[in-house]
Amino acid sequence: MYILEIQHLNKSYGNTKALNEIDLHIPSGMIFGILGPNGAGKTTLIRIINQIIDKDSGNILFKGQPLQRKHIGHIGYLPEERGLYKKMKVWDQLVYFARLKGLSASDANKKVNQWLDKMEITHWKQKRIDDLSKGMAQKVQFISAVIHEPELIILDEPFSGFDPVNAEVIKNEILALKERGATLLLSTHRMESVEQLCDEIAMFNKSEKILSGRLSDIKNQFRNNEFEISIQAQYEKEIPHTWKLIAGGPEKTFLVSLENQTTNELLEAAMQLGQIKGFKEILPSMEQIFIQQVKTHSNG
Ligand SMILES: Nc1ncnc2c1ncn2[C@@H]1O[C@H](COP(=O)(O)OP(=O)(O)OP(=O)(O)O)[C@@H](O)[C@H]1O
Repeated sequence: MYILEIQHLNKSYGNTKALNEIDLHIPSGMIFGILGPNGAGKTTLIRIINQIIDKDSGNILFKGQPLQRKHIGHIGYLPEERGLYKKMKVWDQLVYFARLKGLSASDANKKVNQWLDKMEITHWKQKRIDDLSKGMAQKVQFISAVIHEPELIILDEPFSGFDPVNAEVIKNEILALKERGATLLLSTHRMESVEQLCDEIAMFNKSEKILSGRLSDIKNQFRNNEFEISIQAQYEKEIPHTWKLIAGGPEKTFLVSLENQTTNELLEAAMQLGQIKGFKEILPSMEQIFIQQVKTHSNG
């Protein structure tokens, strides 16, 4: 089942087209990456889903129903521009947001306690937001986006401001939210997070959707027949000059492009050179695919 179906979505600001005929189908229970360079239209799309701004035309269905006000309670949103009340204490703020999202007073208290405990920040609960570091405030904002257990959680650059240890804490929370059945929409420029977390992605450029699908399918689609071969050299045969040495020592590792050969022929050629210690295809990284796609679609 799709939690969100977006059909022919258009949005302009004056003469600037921000979204052009966007179609998107987001299945329930997965982490879906929204990618694209600055100005591609990602924030505009996210704001329309959150009903902060209106679309010009097109349809958005939430679990098969036209998206309406009543769905807001089922959506959690961590915006890129963080918005906490600086003078309020952590505890008061989180209870306030939880109540705003429809939790009873006792549920709100219980959930806030659970989350503060889970994030190991219980000792901050009586601190004012403006006494917190950026990373600490980020944790509070993350809790405020998920405290009401929304079915759809939209996270815009959720790792910004976090040190590597806390980024790992947030990453694990994102995976745990998916595990309990939530759908997550993740907008980020950090391609390594996309590789680690996303099941599917859609990539945007200049208001258009330029690529979408399962991450593994996309990586296969852009494979460039490169192999990493590790060999313990035993024989005196010469290494072909096109093989690029990437690690030395008694065991050597080469990056090799498959040219007019089958994989088996390449493996046979490698076996002539010594004991094979490793042979694997190298798929392009999301970072490489992103850069290549944006260049292609910007020149077209
Ligand atoms: N309030 C606005 N008024 C006028 N133009 C806007 C407004 N908001 C966005 N735009 C324009 O719409 C286009 C899409 O912007 P949007 O913020 O959605 O992109 P984005 O992909 O989120 O970018 P970034 O990665 O930099 O956050 C851009 O050309 C931008 O200049």
